[in-house]
Amino acid sequence: MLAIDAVSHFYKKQLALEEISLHLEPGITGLVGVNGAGKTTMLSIASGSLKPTHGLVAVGDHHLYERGSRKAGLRHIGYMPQAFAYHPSFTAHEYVTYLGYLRGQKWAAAWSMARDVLASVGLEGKLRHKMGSLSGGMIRRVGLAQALMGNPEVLLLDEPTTGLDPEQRSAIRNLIAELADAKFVFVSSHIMEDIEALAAKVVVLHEGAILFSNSIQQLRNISPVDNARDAAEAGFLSLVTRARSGVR
Ligand SMILES: Nc1ncnc2c1ncn2[C@@H]1O[C@H](COP(=O)(O)OP(=O)(O)OP(=O)(O)O)[C@@H](O)[C@H]1O
Repeated sequence: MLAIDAVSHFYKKQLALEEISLHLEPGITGLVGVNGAGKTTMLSIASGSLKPTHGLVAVGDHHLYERGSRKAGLRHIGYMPQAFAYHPSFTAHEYVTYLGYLRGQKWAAAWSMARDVLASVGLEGKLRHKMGSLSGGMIRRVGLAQALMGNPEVLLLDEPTTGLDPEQRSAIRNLIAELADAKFVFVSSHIMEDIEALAAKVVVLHEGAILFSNSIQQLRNISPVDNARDAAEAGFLSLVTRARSGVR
């Protein structure tokens, strides 16, 4: 459904992504890497928000960075950026409607859809609450809700649990797992535990390159230790150590 093909990206002269190719599979795929690995750059490019210096991104037959097919491609993608701007005096309902409107929906249709997506993330009781009055966990839910506008098949979620306490993190993870049904979900985190809880498959990004792309189980096998969570963490670290010493 979502194909990233030989994508490289430079910020001025700095290389942020190098020759990335990836076909997103159905279900939830985790994207992990240390700060600065390139996760946000990759998801921005995959979402159609940042044109890569080289390479292609396509959803089905629609190329996201080609004029003729971009609009059709974007319809299949829901994107939750790591940080999103909002006016604090917007209500949650107005804000999500507004984002739907910006994406080309008619206001009345967006208004009614916003009510549904906010309900699907458990915010049916907060429709009239101002964005400025919502907690961090609720703001994340609003972020998820806006990504669901138009019922896209592909969901790209950039660090959806960042800044949340353990209880809220677990609630958001459960929500993502419920929403993922019959979708292609790509979710980034620098917290291995979050990815372990959610994804069957994991892509490890390091210094702009894919170090590993396979099942969580395979990642554990790279560096076996007793505790399952530690194993994935150790596998990830051992990959990074090997990459740093030039062994890929
Ligand atoms: N707008 C920008 N201008 C210049 N360099 C940038 C810009 N955005 C990112 N970079 C650089 O590109 C590289 C990848 O950054 P990116 O934000 O994609 O990584 P990340 O894995 O998402 O990190 P984090 O977890 O800290 O958000 C880093 O070296 C970063 O400093």
